[in-house]
Amino acid sequence: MKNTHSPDIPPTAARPAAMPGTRARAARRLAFFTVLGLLVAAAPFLLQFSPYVLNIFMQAATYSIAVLGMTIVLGYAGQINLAQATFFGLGAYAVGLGTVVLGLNFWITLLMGIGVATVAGFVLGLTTLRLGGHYLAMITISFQQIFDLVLVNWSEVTQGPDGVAGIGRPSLFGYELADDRAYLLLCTAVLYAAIFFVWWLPQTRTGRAMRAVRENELAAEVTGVNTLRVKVIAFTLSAGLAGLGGAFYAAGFAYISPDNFNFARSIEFLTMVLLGGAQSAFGGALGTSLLILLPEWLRFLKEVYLAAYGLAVILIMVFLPAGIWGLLRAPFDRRRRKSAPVDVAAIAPLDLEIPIVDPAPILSIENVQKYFGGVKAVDGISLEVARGTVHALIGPNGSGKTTTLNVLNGIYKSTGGKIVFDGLDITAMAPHERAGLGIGRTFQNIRLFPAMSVIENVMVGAQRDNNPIEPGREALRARALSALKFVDMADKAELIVRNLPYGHQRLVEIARALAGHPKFLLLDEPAAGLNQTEKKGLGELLKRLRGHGLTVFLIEHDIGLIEQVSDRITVLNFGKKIAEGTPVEVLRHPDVIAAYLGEPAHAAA
Ligand SMILES: Nc1ncnc2c1ncn2[C@@H]1O[C@H](COP(=O)(O)OP(=O)(O)OP(=O)(O)O)[C@@H](O)[C@H]1O
Repeated sequence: MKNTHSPDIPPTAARPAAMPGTRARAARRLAFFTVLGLLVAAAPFLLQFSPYVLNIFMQAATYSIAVLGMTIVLGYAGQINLAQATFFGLGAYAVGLGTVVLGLNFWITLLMGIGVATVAGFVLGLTTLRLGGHYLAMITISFQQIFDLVLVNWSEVTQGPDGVAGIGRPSLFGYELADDRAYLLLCTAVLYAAIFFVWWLPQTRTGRAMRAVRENELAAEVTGVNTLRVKVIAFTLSAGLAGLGGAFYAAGFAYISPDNFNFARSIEFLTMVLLGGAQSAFGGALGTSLLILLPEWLRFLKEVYLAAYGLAVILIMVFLPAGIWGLLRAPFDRRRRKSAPVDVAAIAPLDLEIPIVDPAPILSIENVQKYFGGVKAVDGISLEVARGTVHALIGPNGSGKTTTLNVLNGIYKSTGGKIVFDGLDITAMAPHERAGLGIGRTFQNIRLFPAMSVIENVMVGAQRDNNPIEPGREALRARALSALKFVDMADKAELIVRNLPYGHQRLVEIARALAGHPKFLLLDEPAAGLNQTEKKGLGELLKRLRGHGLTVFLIEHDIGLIEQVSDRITVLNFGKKIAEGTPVEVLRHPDVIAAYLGEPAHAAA
């Protein structure tokens, strides 16, 4: 989207360019993986593999494609899926039945298989992803069981437990791929394309949003990510890849039956992705290859083979939470982060200017209520927030402040009342839609995306809908760096968030909100846990924000900070507004003193 209201977007030339070292490293990595890929693809032609070994490779290649789907849905988006074998089976049966029963061309049935699996993934995603955790796991298991039952019992269509035999190999550009090595080469090429896609995905807006959902779904939604859409996309892509793998599997092995696509196979796919490393495309392929080869390697153990196999898998999963690929790449990641200093001076200053032309309040809420059963957490509050001011919401513990904030940005649906933001009734809007209008938020208990880097966290903030920045990754990165520079954290851009001290994490959360160019910033106890120096810095930061025209709505217990930065204060007690005005008026108000000291108003007065 073009910049609609600010002329100050840094020109492309002013953006920090990719560092030459980074490019050289990327080129070296590309060369390494290209050579490795060519060697793997050429191995069956150069070495005399038996048909049995070629079959194992074919199994590894086709399973890997399905497991890469698990990388997306589980590794990136954090959604449990115990029905991957169903989607794999849909692709396989489309090819099996399509070519054998209907006599269709392989390539048409391949597209049908991917299509059917994708649609099934989409439908399953749409209907189940409002649920999470155990419920989602249960529903995917049920989906898998239904598929098993249909395959076995609907024999007029599926050919029942006997399965489908005589599935032929396709031809490509007139060349018959009957030879195992040639077909394996095709499967390997498709696998490489799938690996590339899954490797590239996290660098896109959708991929970054998926990882944000995995790390903290609520924070992602409030930052502007349509979490339901992202989860459905993850499920759909994952199912599509499984369908693709299944289609090639069917033509590779000529025979398929329900046993190939049952619950145990879904668990096998899950184990493969966890073993290799769920958060990396290479991990998925590595885990699959290992789990297929491990039984072959352990065969010499004879009677104790199954126990040794199980033990090996358990040990790897317990001691390597990021999988084998995570272990292999950890030293490289550490080195890369150390050797990627950020040139802070080259980062453009943050464009935050919000012209105040409209005299109407930016926010007005009328008689808003939020009840939790019998608890009236917010009990008919009305207030207005003027543009370009710092407005504080204070009150004793449990007086309804956080609930008010949660109602304002849509985490809670209000029980009654009306919320108007910038002239628009937002009462029924989802949190990500409100973020798209320019409502930013930080949390009392910091909610970042801990396994992602500082810059990635802030880029998620920058990619909210309607953010007036240029399209493309570079503009997102530039905006994120500028926001980090604003809070003096740009030199930490490449660090992983969970390794930062508490005070720095607070600043990253503020930078994430600022990167989205908010008009209205909700801060929930931003000074909590900060030391005196950090609190002083926070006070200065809030004044700078107001200076740019940003409206800040702030919950805080630190009365010193409130006095220092607030233009106006609203006081709550037992979910009701008990006072409102300037700091001087409010902090001397007898009801406020009484509420804080727990004395009756007349006694305090
Ligand atoms: N999800 C919930 N379910 C049930 N009751 C809730 C919920 N959230 C808040 N409450 C109740 O609503 C009331 C107001 O809570 P809220 O967290 O908004 O207060 P607060 O003023 O922000 O407190 P604090 O200063 O301690 O953060 C409390 O009685 C609380 O127990």
